Amino acid sequence: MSLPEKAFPVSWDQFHRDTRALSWRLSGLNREFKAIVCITRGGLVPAAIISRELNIRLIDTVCIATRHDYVDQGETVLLKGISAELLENDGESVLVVDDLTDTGKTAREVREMLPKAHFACVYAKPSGVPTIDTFVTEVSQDTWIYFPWDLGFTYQEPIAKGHRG
Ligand SMILES: O=P(O)(O)OC[C@H]1O[C@H](OP(=O)(O)OP(=O)(O)O)[C@H](O)[C@@H]1O
Ligand code: HPA
Ligand SMILES: [Mg+2]
Repeated sequence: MSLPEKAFPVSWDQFHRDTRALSWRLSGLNREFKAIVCITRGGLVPAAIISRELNIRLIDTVCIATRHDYVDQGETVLLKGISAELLENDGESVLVVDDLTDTGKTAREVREMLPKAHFACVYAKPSGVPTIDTFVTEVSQDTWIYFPWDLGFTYQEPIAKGHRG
């Protein structure tokens, strides 16, 4: 898989602020969410912040892995499903959280499990936008989002010398 040409690096501080902004939007819906289902692994981090802001203490995971080791890249494997209790009523009053939606494939798969849940993520690319109910920042499809848990401090090439980010 070739990486998109633009880079959007996100610091811990920015991620925290953007996830707080997402929490504000969710609180403005005036909907009572009984639980969060976070899509691992990326959804774990915003779920922790949203759970604190909205005082939602029942947290479940849906564990989906994308098999990059297979020829058919993008094939997903469900490692752990959602608890039966939260699947009741098609997931009404469940908040599904992920860090981002890109093609929308992951969100579509979880939507099949929880058709009436509210889907939220911090960042969205255009192809994924129709799969998500609430998000904060949209970036173009040819942008790769670098999350703080994937980054370290390194030397930055000057922009004039071809720096990407
Ligand atoms: O809209 P899509 O094209 O499906 O892409 C979005 C998904 O991709 C990333 O997860 P990834 O599968 O890389 O795994 P991770 O969360 O375990 O890092 C991201 O956290 C979303 O869950
Ligand atoms: O832009 C992205 N950044 C990190 N992980 C991702 N998984 C799909 N798209 C992305
Ligand atoms: Mg993910």
